[in-house]
Amino acid sequence: MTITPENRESAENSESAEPHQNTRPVHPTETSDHPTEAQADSAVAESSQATPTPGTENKTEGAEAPAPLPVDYAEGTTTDEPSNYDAILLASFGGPEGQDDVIPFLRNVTTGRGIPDERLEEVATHYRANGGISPINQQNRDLKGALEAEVAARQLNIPIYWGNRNWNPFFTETFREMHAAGHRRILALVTSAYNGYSSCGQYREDFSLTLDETGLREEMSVVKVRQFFMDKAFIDPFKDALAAGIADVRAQLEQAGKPDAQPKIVFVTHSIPSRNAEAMGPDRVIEEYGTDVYSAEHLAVARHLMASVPEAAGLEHSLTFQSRSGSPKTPWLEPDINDAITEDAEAGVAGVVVMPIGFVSDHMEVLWDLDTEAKDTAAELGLAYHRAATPGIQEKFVSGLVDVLSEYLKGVNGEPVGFGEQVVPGQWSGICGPCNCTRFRKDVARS
Ligand SMILES: CC1=C(CCC(=O)O)c2cc3nc(cc4[nH]c(cc5[nH]c(cc1n2)c(C)c5CCC(=O)O)c(CCC(=O)O)c4C)C(CCC(=O)O)=C3C
Ligand SMILES: [Fe+2]
Repeated sequence: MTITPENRESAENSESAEPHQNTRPVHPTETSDHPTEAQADSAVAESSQATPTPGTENKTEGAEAPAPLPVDYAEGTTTDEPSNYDAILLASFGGPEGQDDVIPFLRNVTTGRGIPDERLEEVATHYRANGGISPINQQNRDLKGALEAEVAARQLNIPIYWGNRNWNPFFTETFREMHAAGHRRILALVTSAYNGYSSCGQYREDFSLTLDETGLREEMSVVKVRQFFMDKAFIDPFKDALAAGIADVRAQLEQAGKPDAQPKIVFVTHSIPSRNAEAMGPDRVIEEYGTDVYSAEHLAVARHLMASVPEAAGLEHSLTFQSRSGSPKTPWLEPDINDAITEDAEAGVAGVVVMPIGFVSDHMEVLWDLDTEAKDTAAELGLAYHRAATPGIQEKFVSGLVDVLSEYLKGVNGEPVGFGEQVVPGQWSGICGPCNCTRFRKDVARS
């Protein structure tokens, strides 16, 4: 359903699992005063040709007169002012680190979201089964360490901090820490690859709210790095994972005495409420893919992987969803992976390679919904099953992420020190721009 002014009220009253703009976001191209993320990105990327900014070298050198601050991206404006950043913020979701953290963490995640209590209790059991510990925090500590090593190896000389939306260290704490260390211009790398409210817009809201909560708005600026699902950084590890998964399922099938059976490749990502997916633009992507933009981005990744991994030639594939929450009455993207592989088995498929393309590391969603639930479903169906690896801290991912960061970091000649390599065909810039998938939630206080 597309939310229009006419049906807006009923949409607001229906149970909403994810807040978002209640009107279809104005497409960036329809506004004149707000540069789009595409324009912002190209302002960064093209400034070497268009507006060289010499002499903006090392910002860590102390007390020269500060150059103008880049405007907070979350506020809907940006600038191509010199973008020498003082610090990188690795921004993530956060997770509990003990049984006592589980419920407070879940309350943080779902503040004001209409997630039924039964669902929270259900999700709590996933964490409880793992000692109340989400793997995500340690994964982010490891990623931070790996990024620091890569940044140091390239002599980029910029510190990296880590902060979360839902658990310690919260953004408020990290922002204060960065400020106390003298950092004023922050470049934020979010651990979500795709566009959408949870993965992009909400982080921008978080940064903006945090600047208000800490009283640092006048002194600190935050620019969020673009999404990277289309980058070699994210794709290359999944190419390796797909090839390895196919080999493993073929071996399992061989052992099971079915040497001629072929694996099906089941791509899977986090489901979101359908109306949120449908609220995303631009129309050109919806028209090209015949589906919402969130699904289209995942389809583009899936098709690119199928086409570029030789072992996948001739195999069937599908896009499925996991980790649905919210009220059963609210439509979320489907099919659920368990339903999908049940149908596959009924249609004669003998084995599946599950490709968790929605996640950058083995989050609780991956451990529970894929390594536990979907795996059990497959076992009941007699399907050979392989869950492919996530990028994690693989070298290709880490160095590719630093390539993406490099687009924003300018060297002594004012030019970006490098570029990410975008390998998934399509024009993906400008989708999660300042005018898109953002709704400010002044009601939420986090500290
Ligand atoms: C698109 C998307 C990503 C992928 C992008 C990205 O990677 O960021 C993602 C990641 C994650 N989601 C996570 C955990 C949770 N998400 C929840 C709830 C929700 N997620 C949603 C969407 C997404 N979520 C939505 C629309 C909801 C409904 C409520 C709301 O609008 O917020 C809930 C509440 C209980 C439940 O309903 O499941 C939990 C506990 C963790 C941490 C896992 C760990 O601990 O390892 C991670 C990385
Ligand atoms: Fe989630």
